[in-house]
Amino acid sequence: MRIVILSRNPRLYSTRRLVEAAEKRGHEIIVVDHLKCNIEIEKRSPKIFYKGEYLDNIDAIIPRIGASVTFYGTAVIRQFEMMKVFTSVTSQALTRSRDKLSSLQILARAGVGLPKTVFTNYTKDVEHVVKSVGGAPLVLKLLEGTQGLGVVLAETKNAATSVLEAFNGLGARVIAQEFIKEAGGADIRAFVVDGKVIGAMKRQGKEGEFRSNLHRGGNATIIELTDEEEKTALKATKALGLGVAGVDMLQSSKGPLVLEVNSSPGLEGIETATGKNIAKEIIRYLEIHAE
Ligand SMILES: Nc1ncnc2c1ncn2[C@@H]1O[C@H](COP(=O)(O)OP(=O)(O)OP(=O)(O)O)[C@@H](O)[C@H]1O
Ligand SMILES: [Mg+2]
Ligand SMILES: [Mg+2]
Repeated sequence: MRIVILSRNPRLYSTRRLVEAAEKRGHEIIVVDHLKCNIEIEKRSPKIFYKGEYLDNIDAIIPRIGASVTFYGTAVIRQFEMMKVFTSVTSQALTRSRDKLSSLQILARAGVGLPKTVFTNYTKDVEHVVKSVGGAPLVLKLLEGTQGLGVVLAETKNAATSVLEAFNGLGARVIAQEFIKEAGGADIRAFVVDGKVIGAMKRQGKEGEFRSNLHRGGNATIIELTDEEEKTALKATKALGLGVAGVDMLQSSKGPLVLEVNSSPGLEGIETATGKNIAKEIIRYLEIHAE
């Protein structure tokens, strides 16, 4: 096959590993910076121009689109779709999963367990918001936050009011969420490919930190998921229409609760923690589905 990885940086761990895995399985693979692609739109003749030539005869793409360039990245994926190229994540699924709020709405409808969540921009009645998510302490999150930045634990109703007022005053969109104390500063990441969990890890936040993000100093170890955790991860992935996904869940007294579903999940943490060849599984997924 001729495979394109949409990635801004060929030196990133995930990009390098995918290139390695594809070449090992005898494929030709090109790393393409999506921001340097021109999208040519013309009657029945969709084309992509990149570094002096047209990208032709591509069988499959693996988008690795950073959160800050979702709009442009999605447009490039859509153009490949118009060219009938198989993609490991569709433009529609990427758009949907990038919006934390809309993905939570879709997951809730699909019957996936979630921490109770409220979205509001009205700060005059914080009391009811706090009550709706089970009282203080509660979690407040910036909708466009990432890597644990913009996730705050408000210990009291007053603290929650101040933070909500401050965020809203800055024009930032924010959600309030039930705090799942029994998760103990840990979460689990299930890596799903083609309707199967192919690896899972537990991430534990550093001492005194409720956020488990590796970027915030957490550490990761391999775990075996329960049947319920596995089912939840697969249901969430399916609801969002993703072929490859990283599903983040909290272990709670009510069972697994999904925090978010990542459509460009990184490979370094999961391959290191589990010792598994996740990159190879992604390439195999393309082999099965690309024509
Ligand atoms: N409702 C909650 N109850 C308990 N802990 C939570 C809750 N929400 C988030 N956390 C902790 O905070 C961490 C960061 O939250 P979240 O994953 O929602 O945001 P983020 O990491 O900034 O987003 P992204 O993963 O997209 O970068 C989680 O991994 C989890 O450990
Ligand atoms: Mg997270
Ligand atoms: Mg995410």
